[in-house]
Amino acid sequence: MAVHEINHPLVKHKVGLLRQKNIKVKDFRTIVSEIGVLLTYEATRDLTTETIQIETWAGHTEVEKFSGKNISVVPILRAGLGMLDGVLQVIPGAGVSVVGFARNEETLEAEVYYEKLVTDIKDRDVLVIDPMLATGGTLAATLELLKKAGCRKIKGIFLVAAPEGLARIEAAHPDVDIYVAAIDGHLNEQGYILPGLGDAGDKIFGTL
Ligand SMILES: O=P(O)(O)OC[C@H]1O[C@H](OP(=O)(O)OP(=O)(O)O)[C@H](O)[C@@H]1O
Ligand SMILES: O=c1cc[nH]c(=O)[nH]1
Ligand SMILES: [Mg+2]
Repeated sequence: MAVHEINHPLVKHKVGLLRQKNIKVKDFRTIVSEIGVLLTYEATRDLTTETIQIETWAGHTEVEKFSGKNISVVPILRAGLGMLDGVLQVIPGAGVSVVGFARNEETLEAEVYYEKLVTDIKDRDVLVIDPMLATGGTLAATLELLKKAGCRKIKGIFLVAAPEGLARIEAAHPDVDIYVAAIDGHLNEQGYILPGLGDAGDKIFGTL
């Protein structure tokens, strides 16, 4: 598994803003979406293109066009929805496959409550999006669901990840590449990332 921590100054600056105590819901949402744009740009660097001929105002010329499969973005409810707008700004034609997982705050295991995948998902490159990768339980369950549906080429985009969660995914899903804005120190006893962002879903939806 390749883990790409994106050390771009814009990303680092924006993650710093997100960490501020008492950040307003409006600002948190805006910045999560902006980082979604920047991480998607990095995660799509290896898309393939082909050369085609087109007619322009001044005759024919050669241009590049995507040659790979269509992408399906997979936001993990709820918090993943906060990144969707930013991701779709960069790849507006992507199909959206939604999965809903909630972490049981006692066992810390992820429990599925929603699943609606695009019908041809097994033929698509998949981009899973969620702000937080903590114990890795939610991502592991999502990857199992997607692999059962036939997905083979899967990447994940996260704002903050814990080393514990990355290690779990590396052991169980070494074929999945991860793009993350910050790898933080560790998890606390409640499975929250430190320093992390707190509960990202609550901050995006204003359910604090
Ligand atoms: O790596 P894990 O330990 O599984 O934790 C990470 C998950 O926890 C959060 O979601 P949560 O369950 O709080 O649901 P929400 O998005 O509805 O807030 C977060 O958005 C991830 O999906
Ligand atoms: O730190 C964490 C861990 C799980 N979910 C969150 O929103 N934040
Ligand atoms: Mg939450």
